[in-house]
This record gives sequence, C-alpha cells and structure tokens, in this order.
Amino acid sequence: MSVFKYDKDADGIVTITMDMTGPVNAMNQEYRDAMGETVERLEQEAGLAGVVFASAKKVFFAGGDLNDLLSVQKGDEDRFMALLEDTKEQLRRLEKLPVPVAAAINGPAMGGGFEICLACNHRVAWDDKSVQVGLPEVTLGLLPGGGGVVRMVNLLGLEKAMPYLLEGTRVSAAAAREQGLVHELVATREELVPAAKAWILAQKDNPEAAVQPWDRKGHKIPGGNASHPAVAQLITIAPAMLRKKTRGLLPAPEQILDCAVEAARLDFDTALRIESRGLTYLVTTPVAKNMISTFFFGMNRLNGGASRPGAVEPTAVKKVGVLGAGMMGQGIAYVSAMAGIEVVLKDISLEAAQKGKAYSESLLAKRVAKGRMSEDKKAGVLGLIKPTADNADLEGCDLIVEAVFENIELKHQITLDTEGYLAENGVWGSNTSSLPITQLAEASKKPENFIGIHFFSPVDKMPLVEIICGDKTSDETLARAFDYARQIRKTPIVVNDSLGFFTSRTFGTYLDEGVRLLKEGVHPAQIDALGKAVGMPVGPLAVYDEVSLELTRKAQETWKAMGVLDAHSDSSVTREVVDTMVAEHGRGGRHHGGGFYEYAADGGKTIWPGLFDLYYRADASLPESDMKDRMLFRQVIESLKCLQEGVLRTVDDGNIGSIMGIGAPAWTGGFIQFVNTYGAQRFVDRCRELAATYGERFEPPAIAVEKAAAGELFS
Ligand SMILES: NC(=O)c1ccc[n+]([C@@H]2O[C@H](COP(=O)([O-])OP(=O)(O)OC[C@H]3O[C@@H](n4cnc5c(N)ncnc54)[C@H](O)[C@@H]3O)[C@@H](O)[C@H]2O)c1
Repeated sequence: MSVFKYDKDADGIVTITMDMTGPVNAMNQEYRDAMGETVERLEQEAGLAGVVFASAKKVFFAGGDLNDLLSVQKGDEDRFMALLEDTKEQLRRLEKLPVPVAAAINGPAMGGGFEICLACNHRVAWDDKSVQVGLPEVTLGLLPGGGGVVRMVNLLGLEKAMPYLLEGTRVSAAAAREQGLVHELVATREELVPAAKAWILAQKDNPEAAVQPWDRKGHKIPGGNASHPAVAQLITIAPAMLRKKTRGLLPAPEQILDCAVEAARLDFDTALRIESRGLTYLVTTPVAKNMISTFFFGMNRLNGGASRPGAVEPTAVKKVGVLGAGMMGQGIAYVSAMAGIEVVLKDISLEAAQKGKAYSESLLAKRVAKGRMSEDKKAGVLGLIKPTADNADLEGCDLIVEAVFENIELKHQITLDTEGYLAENGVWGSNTSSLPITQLAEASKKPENFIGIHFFSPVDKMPLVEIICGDKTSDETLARAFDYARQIRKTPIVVNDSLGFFTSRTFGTYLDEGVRLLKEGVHPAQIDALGKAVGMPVGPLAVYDEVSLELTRKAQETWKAMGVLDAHSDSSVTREVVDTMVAEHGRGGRHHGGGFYEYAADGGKTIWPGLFDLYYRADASLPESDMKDRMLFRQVIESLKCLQEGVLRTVDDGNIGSIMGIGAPAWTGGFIQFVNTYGAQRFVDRCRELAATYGERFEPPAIAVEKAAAGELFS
C-alpha cells in the first residue's frame, strides 16, 4: 500500500493523505515513489473533479530529508540533479492537472512541505499556533530546490519574496493569509478537508482556478519582472547589500538571490532548472554540511535532552526568585513570566525592583502595538511579576536566580541571606558571567543544589543558556536547571566549571588576540574589520569598549585575588593594555566616556587618536591571512582545550555554544566542527606554523593531534 492514501469521494474529489514511514513526512525516495505513482494515477483518473493534499501526521510535511542531503558528496552531482528534476517534474505535473488542487495544512509546512503547498492552486490552513509555513533552507546553507524560489518570486514578486528566501522567515497561518501565502483559514483541524473540498466544488464553472497564476496567459510577476525599472534597480544594488551582510562567507544567500533574479527574468521552467543547479552546487559545500550538522542534528540532540541526566523525572518551575533587577535580572524576569512562571523580582529597593518590572512592561507594550499580543495577555504576564525589596517574598521559590553585581563577597552574602527561602529541593542558580561556580557555592548550605545558569544579553533575544555544574552540583539540580531553560524556550548547553566556563573563556581569547595585534602596531580599524571578515559579529576592540575595559580590569583583579587567574586566562599583554587605557588615560569603554573608540552624540564612532601614539606602527606589516587565522584559531584552540579538559562535555555543546553564545561564524558550524571541515591534520599543521611565528598559545591541543593521527572527526 502506498504511503500516500488515495480516496475518491462521490463528487469526484480525490483526497491524498500523506502518511510516510517514520514520524514525519519528508522528501526522500519514498516520497518520490509515492508522489510519482499518485500523479500518474491522478492524470488517468476518470471523472476527476479536484484533489486535496492532506497529512496524517501532526506536522503537515517536514521538508527535505536532511540525512539524505548530508550524504550527497562531490561527484554525486549528476545523480542529485536528476533526482531534483524528477521531484520538480512531479510537482509541475500536479499543478498542470486540469482540475483544481488544494492543500489542507494541518501543521507546520516547512521547506519541501511548503513547496508542495505552493504547487497547489489553493491553500487552506488551520488557524492554530502550531501551524507555520516557510522556507528555512537558507539557515542550513541550502536553497529551496523544489521550486520554492521560483514560485515565491512569481507569487509575491522579487522584493516581497526576499525575507522568506534569504532569511528563512517563517510565518503563522494568520500571517501567511495576510501575506497571500495561504488563501483561507479554518478554526478547527476537522474543517480543513471539507473547506478544501467546498472550494473545489465552488470552482465548477471557473476553469481558471485549476491554472497556476504563472501558467496563465499574460502572467505578470507582482511588482514587475526584471526589466521593470524598480526591480532592475533592486537587482543592481541587492548583491552588494547582501555581500555586506554575508561578507562572502555564506554561499547560500548569494545563490538564492541569483536564482530569484533569474526567476524574475526568465521563463518559469528555465528558472526551475537554474534553481536545481543552485541547490546541486550548495548541497556539497562544507558550509551546508556544517550548518546541517550543527543547526539541525546538533540542536535537536541538545534540545532533546542529550546533556540532561535521564534518570531524573521531568520537572517544572512554578515560582522563581530573581535577585537583582538590573540589565540581566529584568530580562530573566521577563522570559520567565512569558513562560507562565510566577516571578519575585528583588532588588535593594522597591523602586529598583519596579524599574526592572517596567522593562517587561515596555517589551509587552511593543508586542501589543504590533498586534502580537492582546491587552489581556499582557496584563496576565505582568501580573506574574512581583517587584519587592523583601527577602520574605522569596518563600517557597523552587528556583532562585541571582543576577547581582559580579562580586564574590556580595554573591556569597545573598546566598546566605536568601537560600533558606527556597522550597525543598529548590535550586540556586547564579548568572555570573565568569566566577567559578564551585567557589560561589562555598557559601551555600546545600552546594549540591547550586548551579550556574548563565544567560546572554539581551536575555529576551539571545536563545542560549549556559548551565555550569560546580564540583558538588547534583544530577537532580542539573536536570531541574535544564528543564527550566527549556521551559523558558532557551537552548541549554551544559558545561563543567572553569574560569569563564566555556563561552566567556573562549570569547576572551578573541578579545585578547585583538589587543595583541594592537600592541604589535596593527591599525585598530583593520583589526576590527578583520574580525568581522572572518565572520565574527563585532570586532574585538569594539567589543571591549561595549563590555567596558573598566569592568574587565575589575574582573581581572577579582580573579587574581581569588587565585583563579590561571594560564588560559592570564594574558599579560591584555592586562597591560587595559591598565594603560584605564589607569593612565581614563579610557574605560563606551559607557565610561570612550575607550578604544570615541563616541559621538549621534552614535557614530572614530578611533581614539591616542591609540596611534601608544601603539600604531606604520611599518607593522603582518600577512592578512595570519591576522584572520589568529583571531579564529585562538578561539578554536580554546574550545578544543575545553573539550580536552572536560569543561565541554560534548562536541554539540561546543558547536552550539560557540555559535549561539559567542557569535562564532555560522559557516564554521561551530568552533569544533571547524576542525572537521578544515581537516584535523591541516589544522594541526597550521597551528604549528602560527606557533612558530607568534608564540606557543597556538600550539595544537593534544586532542587535535590525536584526532589527526587517528584520521577521525570530532563527533
Ligand atoms: N551584562 C551582561 O551582558 C551579562 C551577561 C551575563 C551575565 N552577567 C552577570 O549578571 C550579573 C548581573 O549583571 P547586570 O549586567 O545585570 O548588572 P546590573 O548592574 O545591571 O544589575 C545588578 C543589579 O543587582 C542589584 N543588587 C545589588 N545588590 C543587591 C542585593 N543585595 N539584592 C538584590 N539586588 C541587588 C543592583 O541594584 C542592580 O540593579 C553579574 O554577575 C554579571 O556578571 C551579565
């Protein structure tokens, strides 16, 4: 029996219910076989009045089979191209049936799933929050190769199609209806197929309904085709704009733009073939392999609980205490309340706590203004946050997250003062960005319940949480912290204790290398430009100004006093430069009147001229490739050391943590995956080359040397 169930009703309408082997419907050989047979049968069906595509799964259709796509290697291009062309031809035959075809979208329809819908004449969706449509291929280094690029451009026009194609924007059923991606909404799942059939029956006297817009005589692309002046102008400037964003490091958006432009220029079927060629090229690139491995498989493993102790039953937080209503605390309060958790937000005064709550109010007001939330829901979320200056309000919390100043005495003191209010088995989480958890836990009566829950700023936008186990943290506490992170819809990585844990420790090497280049006489603007050229979001000197040189200096003093400033973080060069900047020149960073840069009132910035007298040397001429590699390799080496020392427990934690927490370039697939693609032996050789010229910090870690010798990948 086919995995596409075929049912013809008394009106002559055939309903195809897709029910493929495995948990989801996906585009693979089984799909091609089933779709091939189905189209063939529909073409021969006598008395056919229309077709409805439905799904027996919760997800309408999940898209391309990523295992299949990952396995395509260089040399397989002809075979892959032929498969793509087959898939496309089937959809083309479907949309050329002489009867109307409708999609009944009962769940997410992503990528290939939405491409099937686009090949239908009519799209009916269940108006439920589980239903989303979109073409997320670009986020995996691919392009929608089942006709998605060409149909979207023909449906929406070049400009409007761009966010869907270049950013992988997904939209809810309601938004899809507004944007013209879906034609009709129904309130319940049960109404879907009847609504699709009703539409088909209503088209009896309207033969045009069976013809796709792009197959109609005189079809015009909305907004105009490539020769329309406005579109021609867009086509001229778009590649440069895109390159500014991708810095030439991501081939997928560039291919997508090329295909989209061809779709606006050429006939439909030629454009489809160009689209197939684009995907055939992308699918074998290392960037696509990296992005699929990390963003799909790695992410699924992490969110699925690979780092969570499985023996502990699932838990949920009902009441959380947030200590400190500053920049981080107010964000933690917001994301917790958004997840329906009761929040006690405590600061040293009620006013300070209320100010923290006002932050949630302003974020919620923006949601309401955009029509993404009702006033009632807003009031409900706000009602969950209780601002206070009174410790007694923390009574019965099953989790307390502290986000007070980065000061160990203060953190010890508040642990002593408030830990007793926790419910039995309640968890104490510190949001410290660097202080070792084991030492922070020394103030606790229950160090087994003590853990690091490290958020990133801004908390409402950053998707990662780094969970840090101290020496005594129990499995139960880890499981509870993990469940909380999932409850507030973050992706948790789990690491062991270390100064700066994984993310701050690794990111610190990037900043350190930037400062070293400065000290070696490189032009400061070139340092930041090269940091961005390798794909980091911000140059190292600009980052230093943002996080503040002043705070860095204080942190270094604290670590020194604690005796934890060990080899990996002891950068005498950085300390010397930071000291000179702050103590001798009063350059504490952006919020201290300026640092490496000077900041104008209008937000513009220029290099602080004093830097040229202090460090710049016109005769310093380092090879650009060395400078770029230095900034990247320092971070990769530090990540490998974290893995070697057991700070990182898994490769996935390292890859996802580096991308989502540090801003590692997406093209690498994460700092450890980078070694897999670069080649372990080649990596070791390049490290040694850099070490010979620039110092032993570039010596390859033993773990990389071993992998290279064994010819293995990090997995
Ligand atoms: N800012 C970041 O990007 C970032 C990122 C991750 C982690 N962190 C860490 O989060 C913590 C807080 O950082 P922040 O940027 O929100 O600082 P912040 O200065 O904005 O806020 C700290 C708040 O703690 C309050 N506070 C001080 N003593 C208190 C006490 N005894 N009881 C209750 N509240 C008290 C202060 O009044 C202030 O409102 C620090 O440990 C920091 O290292 C910061």
